[in-house]
Amino acid sequence: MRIAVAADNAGYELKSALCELLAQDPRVTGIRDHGVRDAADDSPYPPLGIAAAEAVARGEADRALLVCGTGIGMCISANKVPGIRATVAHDAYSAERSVKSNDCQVLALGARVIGPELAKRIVSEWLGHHFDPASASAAKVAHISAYEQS
Ligand SMILES: O=C[C@H](O)[C@H](O)COP(=O)(O)O
Repeated sequence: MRIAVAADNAGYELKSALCELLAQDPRVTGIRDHGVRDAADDSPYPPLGIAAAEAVARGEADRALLVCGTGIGMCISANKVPGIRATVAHDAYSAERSVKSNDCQVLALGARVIGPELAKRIVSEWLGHHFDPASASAAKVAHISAYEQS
């Protein structure tokens, strides 16, 4: 699985910790870091999150993992990219259902909300969840796509 990552300066430290986790996970075949690359870089979060989400939309990454202070700004930004379904989730059940119910390709985390160890646990589990296009959830997700395309 190819993972695009991005964080603003509020999320830089957690992004770095999560990249270490991703780099050690055999399920992850590639990590594409859209920045920031330095905690002193105060670039605003929207272009960073949008760039990562666009990589997913173009098929260059399978999922994106975004980090800012709350996860909310990154989530809103990613959801503006056509075809992208992004969520904030700070608990394992929501992260799981975001994939299985909603076919979300993007998980946003808030570094000011969640601790690094719990974040790592959630991300590790998140990598193991997959959407079933034959499930009853697929028709519900199709409504979202149809609205987006209308
Ligand atoms: O959602 C936005 C993020 O939490 C960001 O890291 C901080 O944004 P702010 O500086 O506008 O509070």
